[in-house]
Amino acid sequence: MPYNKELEAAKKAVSRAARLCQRVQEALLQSDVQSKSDKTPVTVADYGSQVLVSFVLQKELSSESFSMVAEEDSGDLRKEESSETLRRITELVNDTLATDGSESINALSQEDVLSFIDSGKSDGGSQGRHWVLDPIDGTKGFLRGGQYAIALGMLDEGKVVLGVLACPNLPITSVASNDYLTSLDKIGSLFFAQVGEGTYMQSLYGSQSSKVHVTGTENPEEASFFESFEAAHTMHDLTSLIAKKLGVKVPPVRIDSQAKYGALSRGDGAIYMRFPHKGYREKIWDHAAGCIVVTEAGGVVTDAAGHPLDFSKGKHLDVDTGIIVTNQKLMPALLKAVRESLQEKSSL
Ligand SMILES: Nc1ncnc2c1ncn2[C@@H]1O[C@H](COP(=O)(O)O)[C@@H](O)[C@H]1OP(=O)(O)O
Ligand SMILES: [Mg+2]
Repeated sequence: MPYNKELEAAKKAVSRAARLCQRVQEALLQSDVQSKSDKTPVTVADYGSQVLVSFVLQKELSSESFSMVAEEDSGDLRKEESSETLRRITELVNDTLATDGSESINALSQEDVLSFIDSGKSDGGSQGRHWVLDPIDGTKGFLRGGQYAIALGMLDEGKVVLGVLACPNLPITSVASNDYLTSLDKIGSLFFAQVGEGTYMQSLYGSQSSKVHVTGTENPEEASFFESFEAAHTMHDLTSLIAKKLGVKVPPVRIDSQAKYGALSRGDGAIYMRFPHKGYREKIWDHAAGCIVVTEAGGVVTDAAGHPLDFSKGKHLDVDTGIIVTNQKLMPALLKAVRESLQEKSSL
């Protein structure tokens, strides 16, 4: 398995980052209403997560040719007014590493923290290897106490060759309906895949993993579909039209972040549709890990015109209109419903 070493390092990195995010989310949810409207916790967790992933990957693997395309950079943190935030991030990262206790490390300095953040400055591209990280995907879900993910992929010569998704609030049991919102199972799920080897899932801090597959259903009437919780992130009216044309009977299951890809990879639902509002450009870190987790589980990920996603063009994905995900059997019918719905909408 050509990427085994990288996959093990990636799993370790996202699991650590997930612990950090969980600590922040727990404190956030216990805090009063006023401090809940303060966005600092998510900022601290976002940067802290990126530092931990970057730190663990470089420690576990040879760091000479380390390249990472990540969502955050240290620009704002270097400003005078951010000194308290930087102090909090550094403390949180060091506390998380110390609690982990798996090895003795010297505490990271504030300068170390800034430089680990900045090692995510790469632009990616079609040559060589690049890590692709979203340190907290689904910040809105994180703030709401809902779903979020730490999403880490790796590109080799422009193709996603491995991906790991840590979903701290995604139950390891099915989330096939909106009942998941009241589920008491908060163990968290970890999905991982490398090219040609299938997709596996385990509980976030467990060690027993099992292979997962997308659903084999051919019948749209049995198919439930996932989409963004946030109406600002996708056109719910369009996806509802597509679902109706396809013959889907059940209401959409709305989940934040790439947890949708994870849930689909184990067959909780059959379809994921994402149609951002005009002008939004998709970033590679929002899809790299999720995409390989689904494709290695037997699913298909394309844009609205049926083209596979191209991760070799830098930080952005140039997708036609939207992103759709399902199994091989349902894809032709889904593409047809998408095409007809888009035509109908443009002729209004
Ligand atoms: N206007 C937007 N349209 C679509 N996606 C967005 C928009 N703004 C942010 N996002 C990103 O969409 C992803 C999550 O969407 P969802 O949870 O709906 O699937 C996140 O990566 C989020 O960024 P972020 O990672 O900063 O939260
Ligand atoms: Mg994101």
